[in-house]
Amino acid sequence: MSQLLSGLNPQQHEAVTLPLRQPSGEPQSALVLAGAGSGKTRVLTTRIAYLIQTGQVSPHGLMAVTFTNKAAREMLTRVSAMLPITTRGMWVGTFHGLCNRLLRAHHREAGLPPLFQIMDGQDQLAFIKRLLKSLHVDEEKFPPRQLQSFINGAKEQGLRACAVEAPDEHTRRMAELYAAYDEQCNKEGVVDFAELLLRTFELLSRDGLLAEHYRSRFAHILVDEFQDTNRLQYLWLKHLAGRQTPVFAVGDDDQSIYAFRGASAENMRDFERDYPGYRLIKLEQNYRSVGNILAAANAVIKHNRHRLGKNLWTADGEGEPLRLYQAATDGEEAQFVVDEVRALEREGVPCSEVAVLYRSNAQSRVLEHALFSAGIPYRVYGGLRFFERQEIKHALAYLRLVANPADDGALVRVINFPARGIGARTLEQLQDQAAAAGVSLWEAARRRSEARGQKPEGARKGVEGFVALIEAMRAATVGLPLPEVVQHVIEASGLLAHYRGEREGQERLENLNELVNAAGAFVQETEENDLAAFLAHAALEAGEHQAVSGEDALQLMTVHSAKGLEFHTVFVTGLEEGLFPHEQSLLTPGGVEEERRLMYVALTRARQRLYLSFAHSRLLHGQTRYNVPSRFLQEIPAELMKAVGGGAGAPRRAEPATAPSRGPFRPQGLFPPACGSEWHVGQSVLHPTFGRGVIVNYEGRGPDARVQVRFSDAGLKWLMLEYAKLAPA
Ligand SMILES: Nc1ncnc2c1ncn2[C@@H]1O[C@H](COP(=O)(O)OP(=O)(O)OP(=O)(O)O)[C@@H](O)[C@H]1O
Ligand SMILES: [Mg+2]
Repeated sequence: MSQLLSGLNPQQHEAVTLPLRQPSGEPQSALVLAGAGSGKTRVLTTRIAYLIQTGQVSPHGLMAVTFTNKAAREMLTRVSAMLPITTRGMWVGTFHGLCNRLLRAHHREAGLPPLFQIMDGQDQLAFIKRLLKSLHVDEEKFPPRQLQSFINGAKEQGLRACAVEAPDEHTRRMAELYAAYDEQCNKEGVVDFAELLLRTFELLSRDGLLAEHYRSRFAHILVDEFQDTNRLQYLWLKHLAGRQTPVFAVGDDDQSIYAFRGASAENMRDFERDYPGYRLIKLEQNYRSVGNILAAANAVIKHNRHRLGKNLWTADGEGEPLRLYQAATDGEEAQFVVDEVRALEREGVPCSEVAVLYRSNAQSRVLEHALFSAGIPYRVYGGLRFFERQEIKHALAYLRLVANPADDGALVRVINFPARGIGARTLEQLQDQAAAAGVSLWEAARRRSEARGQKPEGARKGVEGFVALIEAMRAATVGLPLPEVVQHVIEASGLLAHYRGEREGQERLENLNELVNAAGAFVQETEENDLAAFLAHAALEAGEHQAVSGEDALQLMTVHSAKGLEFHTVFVTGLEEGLFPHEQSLLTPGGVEEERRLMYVALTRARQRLYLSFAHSRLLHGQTRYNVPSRFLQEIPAELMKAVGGGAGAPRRAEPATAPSRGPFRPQGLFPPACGSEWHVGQSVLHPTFGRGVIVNYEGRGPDARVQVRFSDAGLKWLMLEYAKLAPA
């Protein structure tokens, strides 16, 4: 045991060994509140091992919630490295993963079919479009994406359609569509991500015995990245813990980056109220980054207000200065990354220890192109992910039909893929018939294929052939090992033959093969041979996994997906106004502060070396944009950075290193005038007539300067600065 605890600092030691009960016998909960790299995740993992080793909990008597499946796997690997136990079957996973497990075990009580399917975001959008069409709702008036976020937003707050407040006609109609959506989901036996949580929450609230069962089963609940739990997740945890189970949560308010998804620092405050006698533990030593990196991160985050406030220090040296690179174009920026990665390789830093971060997925294309041309192996997280690829989605749709023919979404996807002569019209007819008879599309197709002679020969054959195909697949795969089921389905469906005949089909064939491997790995890892479980796994992993063999590869990802990770070297690219901070954030109250936390996350991923770069022009979404450097660059003290490289066409104006380290945009040098020294984009302002608003744009200078302000009540307005009587708010 001393080995487990050795090397921990006193606060970490306290957190790891905190008893499960207070002296009074009440449960002892704890909140570890600490900055990036202070060892929160390490403490949480070590605590799991410690409690098991000292016999205070059994491996199956605790639940740990992580933010990604990858983090869950890492945690289990680390625990099994510390203890001679098998970690299989332990309740360690993401909120979604754990809810899925609960719902599979209690599907009947939850009102779900045994083989219910999970829809990812794309499936859900397609589902909504289908629904709107069948209800003859105008997509212009009710855009599918808007309805999707309306539904997810409501679910994340724990609200069913009947509980949604509808102050106006439009919202009332949205709520109706939400109700219709839920009804159709139930009919088809599919659930979306948010539903996993809400359904579990409702189940536990309704079924007292079941809730009691889990409360007595889990002697302890641990949560990593607590700052990003949303309201429903928080309530879920609280419900599961009941009065007797202590909760151990670790988090960092400065890294809360999902506010837009309903996560809230409010949960941190409620913790205090909900867990009386809880222990607050602060960790202040950073073990990850050298001094300069830490100082830069601290300086940036200092610009946020309403922080709980933490001091981070490191025993490490200062390290080298941060490297700042200004490129003329995004292509030049990508080339810079290529050159530096090569140099790093020569220095002996393996590619897998280097991460290239960007704010939006769309930015990866140029980087990927440059890396590919240079022959540098790379791996993209969060791009087009393995389980989201077209060929994989098709194969999964066939598998879903084998598991549950009532899955309309799956049927629509593959009824005519590969092509078998079933046109849009036939599908529409099927949809009408299904709606009229109140049955699934599958059932409608089956009836139709039985009704020989009534339909044009070709179409009937097509539908008939499809029905026969799926039935044959179902019969042929009964009792087969999972990988063989997958193999059979991709062959019998005609997908293999189809992609073999495609010019660019090679990669798709490899991916389909990889799906068979993934099924094999799944069986090995989980000892389950259950198709429904595998499909759930595929849906839940869709956000993370990228099928690349285990070679040493450069890591490309968005800042969001880098949360919790660390690398020897990090490139933070695209540091431009409008990109990072993202332009949308400028329109939302608190948006820039959230972007700043995101910047803090980005900076604190690096251990030794940090590159910051921006491009004066960038081609994005088919448009060339001319950019000014991100305000966040200005917030880093000049003495911590040095300019490097000097892109071929980059205008070398004032050194950013001499830019002021604090305050709003200054009209000087590299940072062009925003809208006069007092004003900057993103600033909150007060207008005598229009009230409160945020500056979102500007043009002109001096007496001609105008600003565009988005007012909370009065909407978007252009104002002449000289006359507008604006005051900072
Ligand atoms: N007491 C310690 N001695 C040596 N190294 C430590 C110690 N505590 C943590 N570390 C190391 O510091 C690094 C950061 O730890 P960890 O990832 O747990 O931090 P964190 O607080 O979870 O960070 P984040 O907020 O980014 O998730 C890891 O490499 C970890 O192994
Ligand atoms: Mg962590």
